[in-house]
Amino acid sequence: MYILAPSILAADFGNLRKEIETVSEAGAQYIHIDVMDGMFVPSISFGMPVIQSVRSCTDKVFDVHMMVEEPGRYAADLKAAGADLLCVHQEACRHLDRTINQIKELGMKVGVALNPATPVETLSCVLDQVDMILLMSVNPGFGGQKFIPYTVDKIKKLRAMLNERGLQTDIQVDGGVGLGNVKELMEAGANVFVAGSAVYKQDAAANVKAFLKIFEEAENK
Ligand SMILES: O=C(CO)[C@@H](O)[C@H](O)COP(=O)(O)O
Repeated sequence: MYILAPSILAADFGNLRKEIETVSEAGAQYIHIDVMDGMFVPSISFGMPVIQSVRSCTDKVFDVHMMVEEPGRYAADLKAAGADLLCVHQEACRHLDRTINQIKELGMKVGVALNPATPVETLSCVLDQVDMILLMSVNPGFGGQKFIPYTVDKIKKLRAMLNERGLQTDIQVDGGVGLGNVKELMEAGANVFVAGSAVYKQDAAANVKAFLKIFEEAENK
């Protein structure tokens, strides 16, 4: 039920394959891959060639977060590079419905992401079409930022909207997530957790295991 998605934005890029293998072997279920275009967000990260070059080092879900204007332009190339789940920003898609369908038709799971200041109600029309909703809990573009507290109320509101419609859609939270606040986010209704700096500091395998222990305790309650 609960999923950890280590964000490789915080990994050592010089040892990317090893960094991914470490968190995979420790039990992380997803590998979170932040693609940035320098337009939708101020920074530029990496794209298809890098994703393709690390695809063979794990069979874990490649959870690709597109911080890119009009991400539908890259959907087919990302599928070819090895993306399993493609998450696009509501704010970056002029024709969100079309982009969602395009991703599904390519055979990938689809997520829609919202910036911290975008209300969850904006997804009302597409709630039943997506596999995951990603609530950004920092302004996207950089790792290592402080969690924005009002995100907790957004998680609660979104989970209530999904419950009202009988949907069990995943809610992913991304930004400033760590061992100190993950329980609160789980209680609010999120079930997929992106963690960059909280995983890739000191012992990444031990950090993954500490998250998974919290998940296991909650699942066995
Ligand atoms: O999407 C982003 C940043 O835009 C994230 O995925 C960060 O990589 C999360 O980093 P931490 O806040 O966990 O350090």
